[in-house]
Amino acid sequence: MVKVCGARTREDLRVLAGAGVDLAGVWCGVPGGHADLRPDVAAELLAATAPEPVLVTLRGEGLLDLVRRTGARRVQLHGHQPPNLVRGLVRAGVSVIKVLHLRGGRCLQEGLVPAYLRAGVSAFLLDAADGDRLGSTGTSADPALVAGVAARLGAPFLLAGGITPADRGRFSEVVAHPGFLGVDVDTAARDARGALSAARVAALVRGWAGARP
Ligand SMILES: O=C(O)c1ccccc1N[C@@H]1O[C@H](COP(=O)(O)O)[C@@H](O)[C@H]1O
Repeated sequence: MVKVCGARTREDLRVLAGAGVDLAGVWCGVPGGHADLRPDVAAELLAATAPEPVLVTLRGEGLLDLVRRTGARRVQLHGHQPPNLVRGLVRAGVSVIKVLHLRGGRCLQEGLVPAYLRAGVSAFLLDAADGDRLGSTGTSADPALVAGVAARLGAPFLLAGGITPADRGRFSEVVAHPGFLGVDVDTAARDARGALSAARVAALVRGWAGARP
């Protein structure tokens, strides 16, 4: 499975669908983010069916309201949202991907994993953090650390953090894990101007296609 983050327009979704991407991240509630959208604009993209759209947000406060306003059916929680927020979303019929941040040789939220699972999280996303920066840090996660965390998760997971088409070999142990769902990419899907590039997205899908579950 390949997820590409930061779709801003219907044309972006068309490019991603054409390349065979499975999930498209639509940002709302990512202050200062290069692809952050107003709730009404995000709602338009979240109504699409291919690729399957995912609301990506750092929001904690007002999250349920944001989800209602955008009509999101799937949400990726980047940040430090607690398990009770996940439970509220799941009760509202939303499928939740919770990001777990990796920094300094450890997973910052590993102690909360059982509580997230009890709250009904559908999958985790393991992403490299850099200091206080979350998301698109340009930092790649350490494959051995990811493999170790994955072995203890007991749940399906996606991998993010500066992933490129050439990284599959480096993460071979992670790819072989039965819970591995695929990769989530922002930076490597874009050209020098920061626009989604059909050629780069196609290369990502080629590089990771064999890793589809
Ligand atoms: O990119 C950001 O600034 C960002 C901000 C807030 C939440 C998520 C963000 N990016 C996410 O980071 C991963 C990995 O991206 P990359 O391939 O390392 O550039 C992806 O989920 C982005 O949506």
